[in-house]
Amino acid sequence: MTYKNLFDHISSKKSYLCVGLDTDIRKIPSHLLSEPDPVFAFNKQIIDATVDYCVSYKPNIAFYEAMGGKGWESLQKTMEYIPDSHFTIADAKRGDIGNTSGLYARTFFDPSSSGLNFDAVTVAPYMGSDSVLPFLEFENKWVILLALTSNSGGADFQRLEIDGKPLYEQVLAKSQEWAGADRMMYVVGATQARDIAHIRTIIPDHFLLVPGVGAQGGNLEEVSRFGMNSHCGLLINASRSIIYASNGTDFAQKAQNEAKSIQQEMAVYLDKYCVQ
Ligand SMILES: O=c1ccn([C@@H]2O[C@H](COP(=O)(O)O)[C@@H](O)[C@H]2O)c(=O)[nH]1
Repeated sequence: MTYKNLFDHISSKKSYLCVGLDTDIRKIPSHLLSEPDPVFAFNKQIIDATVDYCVSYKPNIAFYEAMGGKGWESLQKTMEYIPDSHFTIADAKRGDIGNTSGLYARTFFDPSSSGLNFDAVTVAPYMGSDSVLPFLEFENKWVILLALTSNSGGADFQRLEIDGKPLYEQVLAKSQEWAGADRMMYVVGATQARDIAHIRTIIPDHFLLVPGVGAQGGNLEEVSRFGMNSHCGLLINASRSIIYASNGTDFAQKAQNEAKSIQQEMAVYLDKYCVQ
């Protein structure tokens, strides 16, 4: 998917919501456990309920890998079920020496190899250029580099100063040499809203993937005010607050209510802050 396709979808939906499919077999409603594939049965209903209110889905790969082969099968079925219009993110936080990164890239980007055809994968930047570049060899696919993450421990390294600048800023600056705003995004946690205005001065055009609203307490209005650019430039992820809004038989309806309420708030911020 191109930068323009993504922005067009955001504009038509008036939404920059990314629904996180962090589907934990231990948390899904008990009436689904008798299904042949409870994880897929849950995801299918969540997708049906939220598809009109979001532009993106982000399965966190840990939740599927933890279930072994069955988990990969549920992930494949989920990916096949998500409409092509929606930007798909494998939240896998990969990155290794070049030849190994190449295989990670095939895992998420090459359907003839793995059956998976994501638009983007999250990548850890700390092994440097040769660990990231193999992901960029796949046409029209995106790398989403970890910059300033939402967890408190992110500060242990990301805020360490080198030559007077925090490491996450060095990541933003150095990675500009690898790809432009048409192929690279950055993870910036919603819990770091006060830094987003500053980050925008370094990367005015790139999309930011912003997890941390909802269950982690990040503020949607603040992130939108500080982070939005003339092409929106934001994909805001919410996982638990949507998919586990209820653990009863009404879970999909409750997920829809939650996604719709976020989308309605986003429509207001798009009118207010996304100025061309
Ligand atoms: O800095 C980061 C990077 C990734 N995540 C992931 O996003 C979702 C957030 O889930 P919530 O339930 O909405 O809190 C989850 O998959 C994390 O692993 C993040 O939170 N922060």
